[in-house]
Amino acid sequence: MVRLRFPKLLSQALGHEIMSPANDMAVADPVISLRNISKSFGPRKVLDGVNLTLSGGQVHALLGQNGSGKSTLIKILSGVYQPDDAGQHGRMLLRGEPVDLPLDPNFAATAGIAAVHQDLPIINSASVLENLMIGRFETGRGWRIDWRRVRNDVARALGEFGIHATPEQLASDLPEADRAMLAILRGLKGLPSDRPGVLILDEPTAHLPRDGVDRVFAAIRKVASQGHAVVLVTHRLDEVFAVTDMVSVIRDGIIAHVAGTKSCTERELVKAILGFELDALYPERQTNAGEIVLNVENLYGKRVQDLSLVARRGEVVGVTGLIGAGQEEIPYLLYGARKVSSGSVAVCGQAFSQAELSPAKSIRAGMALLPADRRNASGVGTASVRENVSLPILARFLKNGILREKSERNHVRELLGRFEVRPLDPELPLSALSGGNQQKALLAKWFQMKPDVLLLHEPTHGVDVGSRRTIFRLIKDAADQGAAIVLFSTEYADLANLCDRVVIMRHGRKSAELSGASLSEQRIVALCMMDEQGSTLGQDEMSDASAPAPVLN
Ligand SMILES: Nc1ncnc2c1ncn2[C@@H]1O[C@H](COP(=O)(O)OP(=O)(O)OP(=O)(O)O)[C@@H](O)[C@H]1O
Repeated sequence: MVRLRFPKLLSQALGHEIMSPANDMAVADPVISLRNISKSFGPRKVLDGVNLTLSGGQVHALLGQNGSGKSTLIKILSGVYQPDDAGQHGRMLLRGEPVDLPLDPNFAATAGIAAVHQDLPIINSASVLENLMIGRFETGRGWRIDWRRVRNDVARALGEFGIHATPEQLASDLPEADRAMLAILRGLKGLPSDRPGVLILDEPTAHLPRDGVDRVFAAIRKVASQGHAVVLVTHRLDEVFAVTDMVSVIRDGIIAHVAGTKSCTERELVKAILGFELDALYPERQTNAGEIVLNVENLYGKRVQDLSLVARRGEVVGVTGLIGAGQEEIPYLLYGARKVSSGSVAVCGQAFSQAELSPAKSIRAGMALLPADRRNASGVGTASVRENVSLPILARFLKNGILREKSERNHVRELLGRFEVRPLDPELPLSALSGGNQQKALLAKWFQMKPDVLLLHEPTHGVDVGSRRTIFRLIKDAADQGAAIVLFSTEYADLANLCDRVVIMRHGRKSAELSGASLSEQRIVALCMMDEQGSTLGQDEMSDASAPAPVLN
């Protein structure tokens, strides 16, 4: 496994130093100690006497399967949820002093506990400046706000954090990755300057390509080096080894494993998370490529330029790139969900010109899309899991215009079981599932249609290591049954291990295509990171990115 991903290479590319975990740094006293914290939702006890100590100067990974209670614990820590029996059993010490539970969210914020929750707390209709400063404006004489100073401060912070936006820009206009960065920046700005605080990041990198991830890591190390405690919730074990000092694993409602990161192996952590050893993560694949079912010709979008791409039955084709390279726009262009300026897309021989593309036509032609933004584009949080999952195939359960609810329920239950969705209760609102379980339910929704072309945008973001293995097997099975899978992902190891070919995007254009022996994680990284002059960072033998897309095999 790659520990700190190509630190020199990334440092050069990002223009700043990536710091390693600072185990040798003097660690301050505990900033927060939680003792005997429990939490139930109805009859379900999610946390059952959890103890957790967070020390200043340390980055503490909080790990666990989907639905194990990580978000619930940090919501208690930031005053969003009340623990059971608050004040009777559960206790919390903040900088050595006991504080009352349940925590008042305002108290948590002013006491220096800054949380960035999974469902990014960004107001899309507000400006970047407002998002960063709401509730934090300082007034001078005559209750005036020094707008010029605020604007300059915000512009500087955006620049330092690599967010390509002006303070006045609407948050809704920012790409997903920049909105994620903005949420993290707001969290950082909530930390006190005069005493150790706590920064809680719940899967902050789930929306980010690797170059964004490394910017976040640099910020995390900086915050810890200033004496704050940082909690990082993640499903990516490479991130745990790259940036954290301590690890706690929640399983079956308790902290099942606590250790210094340096003393852990990946295998031990996987076992602590799942409760059992995991065999190979990636399935063996034997590709049997058939006829072309997706044919994209000279496609232009807002960012994407002149993209041509084919996918055959039985193939898994990867598409990747850094932030802003254009790959994040492609699935929505192909599906007809975003405006195509010119070009054509053919699905199973049915060609659509730029004006004809639409999601309804794509579905009818045999194409399905799992979007990355599950909260806004993928599902309806207030509808039940059953309603969400059965929506595209509802007609199957209609008889003489009447819905056969029992069949529908049985079908959804069986499907959710196969996709390991927990709790296995089709009647729960989608929003009551943990983030990773929502993702699995929505994957089930699209896989069940057995489309000819399946576009998957970051399908494993937010899912635990056991479920990732399941999803990889489902991808393989779908390809074996004759679907063409196009995997839009920034998980380079997944792309290298699952795909037959990987297309690399740079500056909106296809810059290279890897296949066969040339397809490896390192080569994907090197091609993504290729500098402006066309030389790769550490991979001098690679071809020029500005030349027509080379096929390297
Ligand atoms: N508001 C709620 N109402 C009902 N159940 C809830 C609520 N919030 C969380 N749960 C349940 O509590 C359990 C723990 O959820 P939580 O979001 O804490 O898990 P998690 O470890 O963060 O998972 P993930 O890795 O998927 O984000 C899940 O089974 C979830 O369905």
